[in-house]
Amino acid sequence: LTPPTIHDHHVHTPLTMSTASSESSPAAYDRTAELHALDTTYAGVRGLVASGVTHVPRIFRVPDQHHEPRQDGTVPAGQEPAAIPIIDLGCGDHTAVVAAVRRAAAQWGFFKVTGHGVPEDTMAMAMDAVRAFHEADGGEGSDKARLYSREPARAVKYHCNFDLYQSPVANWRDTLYLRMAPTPPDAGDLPDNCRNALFDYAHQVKSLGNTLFELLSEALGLKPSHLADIECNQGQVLLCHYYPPCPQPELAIGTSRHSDGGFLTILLQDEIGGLQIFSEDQWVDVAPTPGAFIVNIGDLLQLISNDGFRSVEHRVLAKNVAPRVSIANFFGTHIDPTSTRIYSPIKELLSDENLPLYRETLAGDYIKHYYSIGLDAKTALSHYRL
Ligand SMILES: O=C(O)CCC(=O)C(=O)O
Ligand SMILES: [Fe+2]
Repeated sequence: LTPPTIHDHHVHTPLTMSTASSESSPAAYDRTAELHALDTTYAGVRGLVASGVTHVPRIFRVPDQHHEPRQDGTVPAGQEPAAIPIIDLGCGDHTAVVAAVRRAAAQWGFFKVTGHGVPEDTMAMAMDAVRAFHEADGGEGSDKARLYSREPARAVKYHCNFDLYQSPVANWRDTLYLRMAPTPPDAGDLPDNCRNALFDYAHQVKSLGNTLFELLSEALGLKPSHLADIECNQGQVLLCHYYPPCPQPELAIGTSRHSDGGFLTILLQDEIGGLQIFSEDQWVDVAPTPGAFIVNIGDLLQLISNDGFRSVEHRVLAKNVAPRVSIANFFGTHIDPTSTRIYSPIKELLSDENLPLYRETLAGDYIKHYYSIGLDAKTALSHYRL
């Protein structure tokens, strides 16, 4: 396939993508062709940056009408937002931990955990493996070219934006996707340079997930096994993200605002920063905390908790300092589109004062709906609201 050559005086790469601003003739800009040109390099945004791009191509530009203050512009002077809570799971006071989880999940939808029991080595090796995968060359015969796909059935794949053709703005990000459960991938499908590290990581994070589901069950006033009994802990996907340095970070976005679709996400980020959550009408930084995981509630947990817990919108800013690496681990039966599990607000939580706020949904239908929208403001859940 020959990428379209759209004349541009800023960039001289095999992928000559338009960097023209919105003033130029719309006829000169064939968005689909440019998305396709990027897609068929099989090397993602990292390939674009490695080729020396100095301007953000137009497919990545956040449209003016969507342009929100990127940094802390929405924060009134002198009113620094509170930081998201940090909970030490190993503090030895179970009642206090449950209470802290209840408060954080209800008010913030996000919290950090320390004392979580996942070895530091496992965390560091997984991050190094993800970095190594993304920083390896693409091109013919490479792991990247072999794995490049957006095919839903594939358990191991690499791509530049899962929603490249659906979303209004391409994100300055590439992703290695790993579906670990319900069916573990063939070890041979994983690239050599990250196989062991990511298998080990997934295994450790799975057991942290089980601990968190017990705490969250108790935080809802249910027996500890409740959320696992209804299979919220089944299904596990790792998204291993790489955000290359961006030459014009104010024009692009690393990850568009969205809420997560599943039950629970356990996120590990490096020291670069850029993750923000939308809280009380402003964007609040989720600053890196070495050794900690970030935990957040997904849409389906908001639904079954009948708004007891909140699934909160978040985004990642593009940065020009250095590449950023993160690993997002999602739990949920929704990962299996053939799942016949039906979810609705948990009966034990309902009463005359707490009537159901959502209609029931088939887990697989929920995620199909979520994917049909692509990353965007929080709209998937509202579709199910009564
Ligand atoms: O990279 C991050 O820190 C966040 C990624 C994210 O929000 C996601 O994968 O859902
Ligand atoms: Fe997310």
